[in-house]
Amino acid sequence: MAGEQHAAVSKVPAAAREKHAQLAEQIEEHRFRYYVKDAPIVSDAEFDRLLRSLEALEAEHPELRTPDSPTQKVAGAYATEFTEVEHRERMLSLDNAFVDDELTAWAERLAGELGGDPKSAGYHFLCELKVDGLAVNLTYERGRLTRAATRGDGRTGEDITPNIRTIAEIPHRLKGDRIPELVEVRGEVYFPMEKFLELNERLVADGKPPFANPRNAAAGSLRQKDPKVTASRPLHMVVHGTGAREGFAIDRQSQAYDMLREWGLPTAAHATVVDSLAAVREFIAHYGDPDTRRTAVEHEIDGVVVKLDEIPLQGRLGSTSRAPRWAIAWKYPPEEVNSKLVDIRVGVGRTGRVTPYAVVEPVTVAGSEVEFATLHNQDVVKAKGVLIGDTVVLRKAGDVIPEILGPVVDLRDGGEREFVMPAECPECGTALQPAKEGDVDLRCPNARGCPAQIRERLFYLAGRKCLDIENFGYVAATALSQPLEPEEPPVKDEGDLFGLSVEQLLPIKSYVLDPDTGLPKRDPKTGEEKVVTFFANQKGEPKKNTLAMLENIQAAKERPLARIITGLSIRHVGPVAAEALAREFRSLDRIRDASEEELAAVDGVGGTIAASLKQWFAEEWHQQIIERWRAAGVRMEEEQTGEEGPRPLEGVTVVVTGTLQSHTRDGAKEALQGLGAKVTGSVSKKTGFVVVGDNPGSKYDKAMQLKVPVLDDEGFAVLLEQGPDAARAVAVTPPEEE
Ligand SMILES: NC(=O)c1ccc[n+]([C@@H]2O[C@H](COP(=O)([O-])OP(=O)(O)OC[C@H]3O[C@@H](n4cnc5c(N)ncnc54)[C@H](O)[C@@H]3O)[C@@H](O)[C@H]2O)c1
Ligand SMILES: [Zn+2]
Repeated sequence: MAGEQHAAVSKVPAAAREKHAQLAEQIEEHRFRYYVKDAPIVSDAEFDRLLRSLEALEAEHPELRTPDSPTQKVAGAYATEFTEVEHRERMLSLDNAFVDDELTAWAERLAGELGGDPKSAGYHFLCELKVDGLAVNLTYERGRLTRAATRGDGRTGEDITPNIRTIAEIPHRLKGDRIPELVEVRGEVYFPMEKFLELNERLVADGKPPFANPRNAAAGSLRQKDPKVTASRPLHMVVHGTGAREGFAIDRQSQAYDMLREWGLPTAAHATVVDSLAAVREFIAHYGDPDTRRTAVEHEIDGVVVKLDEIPLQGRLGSTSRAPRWAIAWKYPPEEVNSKLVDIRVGVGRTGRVTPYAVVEPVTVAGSEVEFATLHNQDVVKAKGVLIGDTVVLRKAGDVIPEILGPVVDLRDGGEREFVMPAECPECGTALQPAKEGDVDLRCPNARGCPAQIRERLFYLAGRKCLDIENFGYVAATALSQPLEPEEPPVKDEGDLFGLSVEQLLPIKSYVLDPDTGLPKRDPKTGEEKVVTFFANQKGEPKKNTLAMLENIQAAKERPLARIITGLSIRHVGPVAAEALAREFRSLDRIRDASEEELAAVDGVGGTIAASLKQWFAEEWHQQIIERWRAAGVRMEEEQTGEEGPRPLEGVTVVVTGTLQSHTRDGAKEALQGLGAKVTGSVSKKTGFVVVGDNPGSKYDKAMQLKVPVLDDEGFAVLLEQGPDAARAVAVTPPEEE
């Protein structure tokens, strides 16, 4: 047999044979790094591509598909530090579907074998989430956990019993009175995303290499020689199947889940039985939405697993050497890619806050090209353990700003360097300082003269939340506040806005700045910085958009008072606080003249905002902005706050509990509702946030238990001013379980 095979292989062209050998070797190397070292150097997507190339090559030359090809084996190996364990029943991998055709082909094969589609032949699909963790096998004998092992090569895994015992939600003894003689329980151990930064921070502080992503952290935490280390990590498990079984019978996989749950095992929560491929597609589409996942799923997923629910029929279909024929894994487009961290720079925001951001080699992820990722502040850079020059894992889920998870330490060559937070503002050179002592964030204190701050404030003022001036975007804000020509900018501060004339605009030449970085964009051909005459056409006449913009500026004087207040970029005064102030005082002068106590007493305002208002009005040049706006005819007061503000919290459910410093209970409720949030009284998995004041009581515990993000007063302010994503980043997450 082996001889025949060899003869067959030698008929394949040498080039194809060589390519095959090369790919196979690469794949085995990546598998070793992934399964044994818990430190892959390529992304899963890249790895999957390699495997697919190998499969394609074998489809062309079937002789190359020998039993020892990586395509024919359950991926994985075991390290010598662990004792080997034989699984009673083999642990398999899954076939993948990346496009709908592959899913359809699988369903058609099933229909062929089973005599028709689910409805006509009487079978069901079980849809589950594909947990991105590492596969483990738990053996329970007469209800006692006697052995736990990694998947290894599918037949032999690594003994990790003491490590598994440290995971709180895995029972050492099964509950109930229908305890089986023997059961192998299969599932996935995962590391929660929201604890990941914390872990890396600790590792970096201890001088140890950080993990590149949570899946590696899960594997690395579980596969520890010393179970005490495992015990210190917040690992969780989701059970998604059984292996060998004795002393009980089940007809349906979904029924097995009910039983596993009854025994006290953490069983897949989102499993759904359906009876058509259309319903499978619906399930896939539903969880393909990153927002659904964020709000409804407690762990990272990389796809959906579709299984034939009827166990006797599963047996009829059987398996290949590496995967069952009765199941398939639908893979979502990857949310994680690897790229090179070219630099870490800092950007200046509208309130002067200076934030580091990552510049990476452009990569496509989740459908868009990414070049920058947020890094929040210098402490976060340190906590992530990334160095400039590192290959990093970049993650982007849906519309969320891309973030760096961690570095690929094994690819370091010594040329990497640490990021140092600059001491001066990159745009105006003023020495940076925290707003108050102890703040992590640094600010450029030059609010009046810093070109970055003026540009950002102007852009915000013209934007959707404030004056909503059409044809006035980032390029216009740049051109007006920092033109290359003429030397004097027409807008030195917001006071100049309503007095702009077309004559002032025509000669302006300016850079086109990138809103993400504040740096000039370059012509892709010449590499030179792009300079535009934004307002005039080639004949030196005003463009149509320019005239429209000027008209829109004038029309914006009539915007509701709340939007005018928001547009002043007073620290902490977002649309909600502005709305509350407008409602209460109905005039900008009355807000200016109110005492700090009076301001603080307003529902939706509170002490921090009151102090900030007082500080803002104390500046002479701020007063001048208001006087010039008044002279131009901008609305300074109003009878009734008519128009509805923006609703950035639409669809978010919030529970408020305990005594808040910044708001009364009703005030908090109003502020939230004003932004479109739903405020409820009880905490459930659907709750987006729990806002917690002093003496919170049981709702706090419930939030911790359900892992709902918890916000304190400060976090609440972030939610109101910056929205749910920013709030999630500052939310408290539950303490680690013992
Ligand atoms: N980056 C790298 O270098 C590298 C190297 C090797 C493998 N990988 C990655 O590992 C994965 C391949 O691993 P694989 O062979 O285990 O295949 P797989 O991840 O595609 O699917 C099989 C596994 O899915 C798991 N699973 C999760 N949820 C499940 C559920 N609800 N029901 C059933 N099973 C579920 C099971 O443990 C099963 O073993 C790919 O994502 C691949 O990209 C990456
Ligand atoms: Zn500055």
